[in-house]
Amino acid sequence: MKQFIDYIAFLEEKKVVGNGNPKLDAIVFDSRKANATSLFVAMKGTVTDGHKFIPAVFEAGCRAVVCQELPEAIPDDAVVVQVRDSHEALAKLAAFHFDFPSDKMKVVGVTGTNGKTTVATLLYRLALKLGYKVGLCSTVANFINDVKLDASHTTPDAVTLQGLMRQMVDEGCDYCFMEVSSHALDQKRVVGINYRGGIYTNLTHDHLDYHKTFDAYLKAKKTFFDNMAKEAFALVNCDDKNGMVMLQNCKASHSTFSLREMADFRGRIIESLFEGMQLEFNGKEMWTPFIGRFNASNLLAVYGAAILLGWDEQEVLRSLSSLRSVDGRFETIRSKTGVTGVVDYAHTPDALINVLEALNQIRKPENELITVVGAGGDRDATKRPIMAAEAVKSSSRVILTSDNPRSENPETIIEQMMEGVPFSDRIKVICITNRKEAIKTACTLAKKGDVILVAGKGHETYQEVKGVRTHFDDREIMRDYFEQLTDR
Ligand SMILES: CC(=O)N[C@H]1[C@@H](OP(=O)(O)OP(=O)(O)OC[C@H]2O[C@@H](n3ccc(=O)[nH]c3=O)[C@H](O)[C@@H]2O)O[C@H](CO)[C@@H](O)[C@@H]1O[C@H](C)C(=O)N[C@@H](C)C(=O)N[C@H](CCC(=O)O)C(=O)O
Ligand SMILES: Nc1ncnc2c1ncn2[C@@H]1O[C@H](COP(=O)(O)OP(=O)(O)OP(=O)(O)O)[C@@H](O)[C@H]1O
Ligand SMILES: N[C@H](CCC[C@H](N)C(=O)O)C(=O)O
Ligand SMILES: [Mg+2]
Repeated sequence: MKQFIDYIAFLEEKKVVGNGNPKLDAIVFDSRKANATSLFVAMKGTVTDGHKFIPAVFEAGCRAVVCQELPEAIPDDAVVVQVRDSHEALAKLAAFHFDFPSDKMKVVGVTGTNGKTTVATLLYRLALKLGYKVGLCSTVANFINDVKLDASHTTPDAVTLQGLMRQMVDEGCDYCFMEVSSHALDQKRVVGINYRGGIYTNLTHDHLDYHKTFDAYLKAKKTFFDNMAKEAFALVNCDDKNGMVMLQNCKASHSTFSLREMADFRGRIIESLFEGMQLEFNGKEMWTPFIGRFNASNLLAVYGAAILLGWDEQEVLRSLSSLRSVDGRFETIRSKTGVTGVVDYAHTPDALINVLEALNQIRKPENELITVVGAGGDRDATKRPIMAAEAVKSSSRVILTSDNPRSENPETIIEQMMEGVPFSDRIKVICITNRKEAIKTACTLAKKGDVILVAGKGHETYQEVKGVRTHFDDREIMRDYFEQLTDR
């Protein structure tokens, strides 16, 4: 067990009140988990303020507190440290508590609006194929080698994250690949992580409910690269208009990837079919079962990072060809009647545009594309009409439905989506609030050769309505209805 005094060196701009020096075995930021051997960090959040609970943690026997504002009363045997930024303090304390795991393996972070899970997961799978021990932190799940652990966030809170990395180091991991969300950057969840590399995919419309403006969203993403050490690499997509912005003031070594122009890692799509794509990376050809230009870009990022990590190029290209799609990303399901279902996690306008473009490139003009899509509640409402507009623009028919309504009224979300659909196109749209019924209707409407896209929930195995999560899996539902289809 460490003593409080050991932690204090990792806090900046501190004012210490009290003489306590308790023995500590945990760092907590939720008062309900505090006890005599934990250090409580009080943080201002989006819903409430952890400072309000300082009296309660004292009551529970906790004797060490870190906060931004000092409480009115402090027990004689306690110690309270005032810092400028509690979020930053929490992350630094967590890194120390778990003995700086990111110094003991190579950690690579992936940031951007879309493509993080895909790129991080493919790097993880590639590393496993090449014989390394490796960890993954992603939206879908966390992994330590082949052991799967549930994930509640894309990037967990600092204590969970450092604890997870500790476990990875203890299991001998050489690498850790992780998604770095903009919420995590803003809330300083990744402060204190020593990154060996950072990858930027793209920046498009999302999370404006949280960041308020696109500029603030961009700035949050940029802090990832601003804080990178000079020994690290920063690999950015220069096909994205903010790719080069990420590199401004970035001390790490700069690398670029592009499907359009000269770059350190230059890619080209030679052929694109329903079965996959023939690609050329830095003059070398490879086949992939992945579909869509955006996936060529994701694979190029993976290839670039692999080379920057010093992996053998021949082996990388060979193993890349054998990688399969990530859970809930462009997962295809075929009915015995010749209908193709695609379940995809597109929940932003740009993701939807990309997936629809990929499907329209490969479907035959005489076949229809039926899109089933909704938008999440308690999330950026401004993306709702845009997503509906894009779906209608690029599909033969659209069924607007619920995603995870969370605390919102699902009908209101659908109405807000509908506002983006021009009157002349409304004839193409059906609104069915019940997502299961919406998928069923799409399956009933589809004829041989048609494609059904079910977008937004991908790998998710629940639906959250009024705060309650019940089992729900787009893929399961689609398979069930496909079984019931008869030739038409
Ligand atoms: C908006 C947001 O990101 N919220 C996250 C944030 O909560 P918060 O700071 O707003 O917390 P709060 O409820 O206001 O409470 C403030 C403080 O009081 C404490 N408290 C509260 C109650 C109490 O009784 N006692 C107590 O001490 C809380 O523990 C907290 O420290 O910090 C919490 C702890 O880390 C997170 O669980 C929580 O995630 C919520 C559940 C969430 O939905 N987050 C999503 C939006 C998110 O983070 N998504 C991103 C990216 C998504 C993507 O693009 O893929 C992700 O990385 O997952
Ligand atoms: N490079 C890309 N550019 C644009 N869209 C993409 C790209 N890669 C994937 N997509 C689309 O975005 C969806 C989500 O992809 P992925 O899960 O890899 O992104 P993410 O950044 O991890 O998302 P989240 O922020 O929700 O964790 C995919 O299902 C696909 O529709
Ligand atoms: N990480 C994203 C995922 C959105 C997925 C979509 N199905 C939804 O629930 O809105 C978020 O929390 O905003
Ligand atoms: Mg993700």
